Amino acid sequence: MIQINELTKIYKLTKKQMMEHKTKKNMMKAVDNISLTAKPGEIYGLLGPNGAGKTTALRCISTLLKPTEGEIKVCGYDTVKDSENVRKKIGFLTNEIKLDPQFSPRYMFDFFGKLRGLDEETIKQRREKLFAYFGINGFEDKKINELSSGMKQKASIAVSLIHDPEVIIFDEPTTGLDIVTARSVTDYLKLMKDQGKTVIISTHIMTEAEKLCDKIGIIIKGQLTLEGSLEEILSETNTKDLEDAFFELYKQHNKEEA
Ligand SMILES: Nc1ncnc2c1ncn2[C@@H]1O[C@H](COP(=O)(O)OP(=O)(O)OP(=O)(O)O)[C@@H](O)[C@H]1O
Repeated sequence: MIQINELTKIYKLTKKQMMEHKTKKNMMKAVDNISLTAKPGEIYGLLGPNGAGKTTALRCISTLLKPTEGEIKVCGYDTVKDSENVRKKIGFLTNEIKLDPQFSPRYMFDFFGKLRGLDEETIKQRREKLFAYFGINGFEDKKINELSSGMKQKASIAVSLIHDPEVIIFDEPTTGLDIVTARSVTDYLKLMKDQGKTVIISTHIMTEAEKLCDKIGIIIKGQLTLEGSLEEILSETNTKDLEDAFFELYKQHNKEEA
């Protein structure tokens, strides 16, 4: 279970970042007072355009960033006060954390298994299962920098799932993957959901959110503008698909801001 209560994250901007953002303010509110709950046996999708705040929210859940305001609980543990217990519960995938190019998927997997305190037999069993599922067998001893980007992503996913986590936090897990590989990832997430795990992902792929997510939260400029099942979102926005719903909300949001 993930419970986010009035989460706000403000970044302090450097002069260079102020220029990039074309702003005179040295603060950037990346996440603005978001509350949401993702339950066991549910896939929650955070959907939003570039820079909406999805990665920031997921990094706060995973204890990588501290909220500026608000609190987050993962399996009942506070991400600030009880971050160690949170880290034990989660499998976290984010795009800018890369596997070391010099090592092989097997080496990385075993290394992170030991770091997680798993015994050798458990590591071996998990490795065989996950490498077989994601088609990493045959590539397990190649250097990471010799692998295709899809294979790298699959290796990162396998490593993040090494300890069979109760809560899965995946930032854009299928970005850059071909449809076959992307399907193996989304099918695995469904499998995890069926096992009662809590899954939260970020995506800007509308069809992925439509097909995969039990609940969708649409985030625009740091704010959770609408949340619900696909049916609820379509009915609320009076639209026929998620793309139309998204544009409707985007238009409304920009009108309100103007
Ligand atoms: N470390 C940082 N310092 C300053 N600003 C940041 C930092 N990280 C992110 N931002 C800014 O915060 C806002 C939200 O970024 P974030 O990466 O959370 O969005 P996102 O929805 O994940 O976008 P994308 O889909 O492009 O990955 C953006 O305006 C971004 O430029």
